[in-house]
Amino acid sequence: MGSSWKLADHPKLPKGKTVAVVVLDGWGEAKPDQYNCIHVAETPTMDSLKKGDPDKWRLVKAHGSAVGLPTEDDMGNSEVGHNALGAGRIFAQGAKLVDLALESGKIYDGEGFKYISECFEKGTLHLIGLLSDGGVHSRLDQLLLLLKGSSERGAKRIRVHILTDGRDVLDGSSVGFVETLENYLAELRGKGVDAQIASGGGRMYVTMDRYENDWEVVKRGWDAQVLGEAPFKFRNAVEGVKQLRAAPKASDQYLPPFVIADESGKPVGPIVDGDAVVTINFRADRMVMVAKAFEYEDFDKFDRVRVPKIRYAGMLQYDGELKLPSHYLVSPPEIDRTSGEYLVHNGIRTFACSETVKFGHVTFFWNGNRSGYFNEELEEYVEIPSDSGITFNVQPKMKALEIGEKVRDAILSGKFDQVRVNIPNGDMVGHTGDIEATVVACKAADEAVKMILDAIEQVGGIYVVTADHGNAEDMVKRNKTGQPLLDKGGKIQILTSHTCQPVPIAIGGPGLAPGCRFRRDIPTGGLANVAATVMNLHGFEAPSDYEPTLVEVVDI
Ligand SMILES: O=C(O)[C@@H](CO)OP(=O)(O)O
Ligand SMILES: [Mn+2]
Ligand SMILES: [Mn+2]
Repeated sequence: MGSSWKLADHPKLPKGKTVAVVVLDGWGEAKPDQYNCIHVAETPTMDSLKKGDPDKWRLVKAHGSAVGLPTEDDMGNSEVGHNALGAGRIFAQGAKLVDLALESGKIYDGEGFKYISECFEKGTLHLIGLLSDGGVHSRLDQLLLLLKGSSERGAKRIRVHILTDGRDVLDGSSVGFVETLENYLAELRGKGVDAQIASGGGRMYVTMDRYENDWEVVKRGWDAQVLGEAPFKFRNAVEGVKQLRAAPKASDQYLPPFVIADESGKPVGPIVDGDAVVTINFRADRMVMVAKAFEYEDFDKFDRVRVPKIRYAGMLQYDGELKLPSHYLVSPPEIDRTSGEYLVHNGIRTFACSETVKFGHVTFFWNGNRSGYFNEELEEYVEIPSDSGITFNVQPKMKALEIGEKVRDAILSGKFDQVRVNIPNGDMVGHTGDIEATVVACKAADEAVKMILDAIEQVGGIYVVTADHGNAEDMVKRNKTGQPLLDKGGKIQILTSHTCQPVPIAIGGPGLAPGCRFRRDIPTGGLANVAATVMNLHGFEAPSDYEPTLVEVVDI
């Protein structure tokens, strides 16, 4: 081991305890009311942890600048949350880096833009991505700036392939976003640029799958975007989205794929040889699969039918280890020296586990957007297959029990020093906007936590229970004074997105040294403070440039 990886011994905390690091996805702290599903649900385990306030339970920030996002209005999300938890430092995240590159114009001087602009003379520029101002995966204002900048730099024919949101923003808001985009494209057409929307579909049904849960999702996108084939054809995207939304139970997240066709019924924008393609999302997880479909010569996940010879770039590079994609407009944050890598270098045997939809959160995101192991001999990552092809309100318990069992077994096996887990229910079911199902989800998550804490109790270990951002604790859109907002029909406006609420963190277990408690001098602590905390609980000091630990040891 290079000496730079060696962590100093903690002066007071012992080594050799099994530490369970539990991340409840989408589990914030908010006022108790009927729209707070965590409050409504039976959650005896999490409730009992709260009784440790303030020595063993506290709140930490999980949104805005605390996790490297551009503004304090930016809600947290899994990528930035798990990056901060794993890296122990705050990095300017994709959203901010893209803002800076667009603002300064540096994006147009980079290798990625030069690479795609070679196609502008003869080919079409295709922009594919999530259309909203949610700021989790992409932002509409960035798309508009890129359209402007590209057209000013020679793009003569532009096609936009939209993915409607309703998950980071209110369901139903897609129509407004499509209108805004259409208006801007009309402006560009006024300036002589042939710019149009070419295809679309809902983000959860078209293109934006993650961690290979369901390749059919990516295939539907490929068929519409590349082949120009979809079950629905419209002349106009605004009318199309309105029409699709009129179907019973339709939602922005799950709109079926459609293409825009001309008067003769021909799709206006399939992707063909000589074109340039940019995926405009800055966030990695839901772009990796489509990036593989565009970039890999050997590809067997679905029949691509026709593989056009294109120049493809991501807004960012989505996977640093796979170097995917090889061309990108903005360099991603360089998240190096993560706590996982340090701990493995210091002999900590690590087990990480979740179900498919969150598996990469405790591996890929945790390790700084890097896939694979640091050390195969010391690490084991276990993925429990998620249900696919359903919305998670149908199965709100998801695989919480299975995750709990796997993690329990890993703890009891004695083979690991750290066991790291993500329990997805609060988030995945919270995103469906189904309040009843989310209550069931929160109860299931609490039961999984109990299984893990019971196992820690048996082996004399330590637990750290926290969350990556809020979601299930607030299921309704509110006005400035906190009152639920009503829509035109007098119904409450359901909030499907994450929140800006702080999240809890609790420590405990029989292995926690007497006198170890939360410090009182870091009131503004955030998720990035957790890595140093966990290192301490393993008996190590954290590197000096990590955000400070949340714990101290007092004489008792
Ligand atoms: O589903 C997702 O992609 C995001 C919301 O856009 O949720 P999370 O950050 O919890 O993964
Ligand atoms: Mn999350
Ligand atoms: Mn989420």
